Amino acid sequence: MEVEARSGGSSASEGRWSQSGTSLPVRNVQALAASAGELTADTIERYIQKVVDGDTVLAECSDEVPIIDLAKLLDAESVEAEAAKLKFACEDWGFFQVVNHGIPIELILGMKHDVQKFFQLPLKVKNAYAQRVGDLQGYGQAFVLSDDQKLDWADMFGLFTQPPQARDMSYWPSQPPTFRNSIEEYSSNLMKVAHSLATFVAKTLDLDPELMADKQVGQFLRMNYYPPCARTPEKVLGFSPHSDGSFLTILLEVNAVQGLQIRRQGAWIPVKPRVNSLLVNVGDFLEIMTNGKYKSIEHRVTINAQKERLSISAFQVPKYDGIISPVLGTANEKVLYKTMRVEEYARLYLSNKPDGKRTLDYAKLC
Ligand SMILES: O=C(O)CCC(=O)C(=O)O
Ligand SMILES: [Fe+2]
Repeated sequence: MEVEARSGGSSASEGRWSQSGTSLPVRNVQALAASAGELTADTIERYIQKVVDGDTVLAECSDEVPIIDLAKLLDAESVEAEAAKLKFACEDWGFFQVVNHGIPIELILGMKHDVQKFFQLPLKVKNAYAQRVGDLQGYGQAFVLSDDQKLDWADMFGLFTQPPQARDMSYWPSQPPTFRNSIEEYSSNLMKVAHSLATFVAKTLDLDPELMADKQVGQFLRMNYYPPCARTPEKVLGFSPHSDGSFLTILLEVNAVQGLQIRRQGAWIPVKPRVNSLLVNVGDFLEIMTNGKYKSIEHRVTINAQKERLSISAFQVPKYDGIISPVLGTANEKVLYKTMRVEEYARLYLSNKPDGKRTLDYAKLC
């Protein structure tokens, strides 16, 4: 069965963010992976990527991914030292793990449980949720990142959870029965974490925190399901290399199946899931705002032969009808990025056709 995949979706003021996505028919890979007879050399072929197993992977660097303690940032005694770590993490890595984030564990466990249950629902039921929202939300492959239309080995379901005034929960899946409540609780807690982080990121840059808060007025939540791939898993990617079209992204790894790799100094570094932590990365909008001081790092997801991986990405996004421009160092440094309408950026990002380049390259002035 084919599902209609859309890269986004939403209603009125939350954003035409969502409506700028493209749509293409794709196979649901969870169903394909589950039926042994169907996973043949032919059906797997479109997912095979040339470069995956030839790339350098530095597993020994996994333990170096910076860890930021949010409780220490919130404590007057420790804030200076922790903010220095945060600055290093943003400048040098573009990725960090957040511990002591303050989101109650029961809530995280509830969300994880519900997401797992959701993906276990029959495809028809999940599709019905995607179809109910029509143009607004997508179930299936959210992105095709390469021009030659090769597809990633993942199914995704996304929805806007913020801002509250524009939120319409009637579009959210009501199965499992606790799901809506979990999404609601999880996303509002996460938005608070995102705002705290943005405040401290502003501090590391000597910027007005308002300037940062203003850049993450919306939150798009995407649940990612990467089925195991019994056939040539080393040649298949759950998510092709990309940077995120967000201000910050906050990722919750639902189970302990490793898969995420981040690009660093030309190699790929696998990130080990850490219990009770959230993984945060600098997105394209933060890179532009900081005139490249903080970099939006490329990352990808590899696939396991036996085990499924699930994750939840929360993209913090600016106002769709706002503008994005460098605000740092612009008085005495060379301005490296264009000033763009957020809408223009979003369209390019979601169409994946920014003149054959990454959207961020398109936004660069040289
Ligand atoms: O599933 C993951 O680990 C990463 C997902 C991701 O990169 C994304 O949603 O943009
Ligand atoms: Fe990503």
